[in-house]
Amino acid sequence: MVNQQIKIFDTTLRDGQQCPGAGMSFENNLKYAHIAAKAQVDILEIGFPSASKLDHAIVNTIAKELSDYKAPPILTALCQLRENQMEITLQSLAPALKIKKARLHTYFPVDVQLMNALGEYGKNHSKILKDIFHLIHQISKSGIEIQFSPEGYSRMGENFDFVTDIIRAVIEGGATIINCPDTIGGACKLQGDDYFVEHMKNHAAIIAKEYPHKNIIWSTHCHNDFGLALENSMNAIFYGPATQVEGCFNGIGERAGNVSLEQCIMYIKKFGKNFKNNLSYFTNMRCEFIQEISDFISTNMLQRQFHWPITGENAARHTSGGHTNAIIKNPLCYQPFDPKEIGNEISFQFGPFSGSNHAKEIIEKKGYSCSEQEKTEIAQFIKDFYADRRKGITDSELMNAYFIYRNSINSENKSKN
Ligand SMILES: CC(C)C(=O)C(=O)O
Repeated sequence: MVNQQIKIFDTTLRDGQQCPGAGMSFENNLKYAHIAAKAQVDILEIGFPSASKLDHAIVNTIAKELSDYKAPPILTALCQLRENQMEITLQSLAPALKIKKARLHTYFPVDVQLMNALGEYGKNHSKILKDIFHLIHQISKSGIEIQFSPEGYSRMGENFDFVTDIIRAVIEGGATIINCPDTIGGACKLQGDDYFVEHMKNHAAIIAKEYPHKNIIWSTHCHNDFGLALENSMNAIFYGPATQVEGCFNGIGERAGNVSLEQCIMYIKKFGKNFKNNLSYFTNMRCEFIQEISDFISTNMLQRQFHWPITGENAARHTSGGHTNAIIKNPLCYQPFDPKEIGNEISFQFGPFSGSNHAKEIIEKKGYSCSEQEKTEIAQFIKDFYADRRKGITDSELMNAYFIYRNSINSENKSKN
């Protein structure tokens, strides 16, 4: 059996903060970095330092603080492929570079539309290749690891051969990680030979043949504009060459967001084992911190939906009678995994579709009696009492109705006597 590690590249602090309304204070950027490091993400993208003095300070301070860790994540920051931006990025990552835990992440557009936007320069392929090689080669002299993203990779269209040349140029310049983004989130398996995972497979095969001694890492960065980011990221891993997945916790990011890392991590954990042909996939994440990370983002960046997969308030909460009864016997009857794995607990909320066992359990947990003979009548009383509360009731509201039921029974008995 071959065990293949999938590296988790967390860009919550970079692409995540490019999401309108999700920007955080200096202090919260630092707090998030510490939580992500504790959870053992492999690579943490901590910002875009050439964007402003504050962004430079955030990246530099996180790099200083996390460099004191025994096993810090690789720290990376993004910049355009421009000399001044690359220099600033290198400076801001200096504390991490000192301990060989720094990666410079740079990008250049290859999407047909984005290249058109470059005007005359976009048409001058030989000049572009020369510039790309030169800039990457220059910065690689510092000893920093380099990741290159051909921006808009999934929409390269007729540019396949040119993108191959760009990838050759960056590898010859010193880059060792090629990250293939679905920048606008439109990639789909139905595109057949034009599907970006097919292009990744072809590029990886060409590069492996031409540079057999270079260990190039392939990565994906999928946006979620059509709700396909998870499927595309998993295809790039399970059917393509990717051994690194980029995304943000809670799926935040530009526009409709990036692939959600908690979904990737738990999907790999659940379905990556014994995947096929003696191949098993795993991550090094400490999954028990996933809920904490997700809650932090929901409180400090962008509020999470209740039904958000994996970590949403409802992801491990149940209400209907049939589900509740089965879960009490075996949680996996109606849960894809035990929520304890991510630091969460199964919970129940009483509502119009709940059953008598559910009411009995809550009442007995609170220390009151609800016998087998009474439970159906009590549950019915509670439901009738809150007949207009279609969205469910809290445990204390349930107990309130229970006491009213008990009092009414007691007074009935008294009047009979
Ligand atoms: C720069 C790259 C990685 C990016 O964020 C994108 O293409 O969406």
